Amino acid sequence: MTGIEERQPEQHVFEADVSRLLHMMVHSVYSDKDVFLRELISNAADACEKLRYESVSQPQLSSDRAQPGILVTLNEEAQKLVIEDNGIGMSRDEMIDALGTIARSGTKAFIERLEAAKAGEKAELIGQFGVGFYSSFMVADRVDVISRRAGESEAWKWSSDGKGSYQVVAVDLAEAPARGTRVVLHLMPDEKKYTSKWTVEKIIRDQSGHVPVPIHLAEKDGEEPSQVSDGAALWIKQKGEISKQDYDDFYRSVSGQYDEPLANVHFRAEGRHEYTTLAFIPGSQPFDLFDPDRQGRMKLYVKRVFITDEAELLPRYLRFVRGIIDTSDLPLNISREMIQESPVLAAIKKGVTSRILSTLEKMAEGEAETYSKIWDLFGAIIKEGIYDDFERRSQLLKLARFRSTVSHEATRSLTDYLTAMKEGQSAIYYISGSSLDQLKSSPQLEGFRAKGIEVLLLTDGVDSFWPTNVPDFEGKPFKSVTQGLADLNAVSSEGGTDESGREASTEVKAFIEFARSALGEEVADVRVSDRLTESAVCLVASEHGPDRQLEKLLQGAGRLQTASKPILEINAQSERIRSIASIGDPAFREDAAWLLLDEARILDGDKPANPRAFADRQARLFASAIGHGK
Ligand SMILES: Nc1ncnc2c1ncn2[C@@H]1O[C@H](COP(=O)(O)OP(=O)(O)OP(=O)(O)O)[C@@H](O)[C@H]1O
Repeated sequence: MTGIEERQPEQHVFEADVSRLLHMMVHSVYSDKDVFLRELISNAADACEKLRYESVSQPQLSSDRAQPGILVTLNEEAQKLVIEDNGIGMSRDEMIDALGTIARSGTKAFIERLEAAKAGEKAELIGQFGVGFYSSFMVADRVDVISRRAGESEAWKWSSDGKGSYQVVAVDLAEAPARGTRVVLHLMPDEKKYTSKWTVEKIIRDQSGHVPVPIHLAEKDGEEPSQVSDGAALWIKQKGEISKQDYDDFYRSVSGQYDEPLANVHFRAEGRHEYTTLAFIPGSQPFDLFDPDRQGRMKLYVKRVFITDEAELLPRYLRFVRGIIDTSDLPLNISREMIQESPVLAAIKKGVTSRILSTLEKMAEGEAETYSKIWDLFGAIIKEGIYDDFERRSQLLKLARFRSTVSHEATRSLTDYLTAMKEGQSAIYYISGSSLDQLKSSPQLEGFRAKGIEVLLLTDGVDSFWPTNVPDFEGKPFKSVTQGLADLNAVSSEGGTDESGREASTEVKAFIEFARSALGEEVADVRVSDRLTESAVCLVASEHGPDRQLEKLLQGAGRLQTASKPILEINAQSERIRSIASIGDPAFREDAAWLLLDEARILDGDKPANPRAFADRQARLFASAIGHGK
């Protein structure tokens, strides 16, 4: 290898985000440092699987026919731990790219969240996040990565102390694996335990026992290694042979999460299509669940060969599900581009989706407590399917759980809601907004409470969209309590006293007329309310057009230029309204009309439209009250 020996190592600086991540790794926010080994073994297994995949179209890449494998070698004397694989390996450019930058979207946002988190929350946050290769620097003060890409005749060494920069240099082929990657950790003085066979073997069994590549462990360089794990795919075993522990371990290795799954779906489909699925519902939210770019993370295998984890194997509203699908119905050399168009995969996607949803249905009935945990974690995502997946809409509506004006701590299903409907009630009522507390105190609910009518309190972002797109549930339409006429007259009051007939007085009617012309273009109308019993005013949207909450959301997202005008409803029975209506002074009436409109806006969680004018009117009102000695 002439020339290589003379080459100087190239010095590179880490991308800024890598430096920030490394800084956090080193000043460890992780209480459980053992995870670095899982990350390195997972990378090694991925590299073996990538080789298997690329060899389908380029058999020369693995012409040595060596079985894929991972070898972990300890060296107590030299304080070293070495993880070596015979997978795809990395070229110089790939190394610089993979080990000097952060490719995953969402990671930057994660780092920011982590930096902003309080000490106690950090460990929990980071537990939701696969920290990858950089976690080596939690236990090592220097890391060397020596790699030779399959099919290449040069090898490269990447080396760093994790403090801002790294070097890359060509190395002699004799110093590198024949193919694949060797990661050498020069352990910190305090981390000697990672050279103990007993400790390392236990960590591998616990954390990586189910990676689909065999793992061997040698106590010293050159010593005959022993097998720690056989690399057999768990999913092809019979259910009866798999313990909960096996499932949980597999879940952790396939998902990169550290929690315990709340449920698994494991089945083999035979018949028109043959495939096996092992899917899990995680026990905590993946950190990038709401990232708009986030794709599902199900892994696709063809006859146990890993193909990709970037295909949409499940609908987006199940993107929190982790696991694998292994099929024998696709050609091994299917290109990643072809996958998305494959009718076989479309059929498999349908089959797996049905199984996941039917598992959820069974849990909702038989394991209510676990189901409610699942719903708390992922309900907001599942609800996206209510408007995305027309075919399964009614199934998803049945799965949905809600807080409502009668639910207290527990949640309610729509079936519960229908059962509790009042005589004469013709719609499923809801109110949407961002805070449960604010919703509970919304004036728009008062008339419904008085009549004992349940109202669903919807607080997820997606709740502003689906009810307006879904015509009904079992024949009952969804209706926002902030929209149109409340129509409460058909339902009699709880206590039997029907207040609906109580007319507005002539004075109040005249004040409403006055307010309508004073407020002019600011509102679509001013009218007597039949939904208020305590508050003086509230805002509602007209019968047709978007719900007020949806409108605000669309405006906030810049998708709606002009908002439609709200209707100001006035409680004609309110003492305050009656007193205001009895005062004839037009200047006072004008101030009162505008202040009432601002009051309604504030009750909706908004600001007065013109804070200066609001303050001036309020000051005038105070001055006149004080001036009159009241
Ligand atoms: N043993 C290896 N063989 C080949 N490439 C590797 C190896 N280890 C790491 N890499 C490369 O480095 C990249 C970064 O690895 P890192 O562990 O930081 O993240 P990741 O594996 O992409 O993500 P995750 O940890 O979520 O799986 C990998 O995507 C891969 O391209």
